[in-house]
Amino acid sequence: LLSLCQKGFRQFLSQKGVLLLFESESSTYTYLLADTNTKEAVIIDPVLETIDRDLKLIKELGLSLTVAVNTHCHADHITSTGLMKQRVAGLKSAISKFSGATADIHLTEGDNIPFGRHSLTVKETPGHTDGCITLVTGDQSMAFTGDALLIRGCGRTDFQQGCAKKLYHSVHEKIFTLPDECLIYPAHDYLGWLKTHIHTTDLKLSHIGHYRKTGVGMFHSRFDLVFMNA
Ligand SMILES: N[C@@H](CCC(=O)N[C@@H](CSS)C(=O)NCC(=O)O)C(=O)O
Repeated sequence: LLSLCQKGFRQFLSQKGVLLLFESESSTYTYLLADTNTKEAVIIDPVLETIDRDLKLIKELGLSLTVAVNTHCHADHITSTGLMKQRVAGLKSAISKFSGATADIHLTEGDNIPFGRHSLTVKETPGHTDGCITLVTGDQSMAFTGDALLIRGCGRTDFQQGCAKKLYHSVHEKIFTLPDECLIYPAHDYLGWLKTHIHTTDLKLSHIGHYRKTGVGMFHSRFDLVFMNA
């Protein structure tokens, strides 16, 4: 699915319009989404350590980056955006209105971030922080869940604005309203699940349908909730 050589980047981008970029220090995923016709692109959760890699790739692919959107306000996510704005003319930053962070665009439930003929729709999914959002593609085939929902896990709720009850509600009432086939693209991969499953063959683990059916271990006991069986 995600061949990460330059040729692979081009091929994958032209097929799906989305690229997954890993930062190993914080195990964070940055996502680059583009309309392959108009070349308009959006970046989700850019990381400071990989800003040069990301901007080089954007340039090589001939993309026009219009919005850098952060799924929430934590240092492993937002750090690259200010610098990126200095280096990319016209780039706008976006984050939830409830994040408390400064940005060009403050997002709330149902807002759209267009790029060419595509768009991302905002679902507010608080719990890891008050200002966490999930970004869903217009066809509901992909959901960028930030730290709300990871693969076989979720974001921690034991610090800052964390609230297990809110997160449980966000996952069940917001993310689980998406179709079974919708693929989850989380902000982190601490355990190698994406490498094992999205990268290779078993896509089912990252489908909403899998979560809904199994409720497998979505919350870590040390972060307040244990299982998510509805
Ligand atoms: N387990 C992580 C530790 C880093 C961490 O706490 N990450 C946060 C998101 S960034 S604030 C989190 O919610 N993690 C979920 C979890 O299950 O750890 C590590 O291995 O580095």
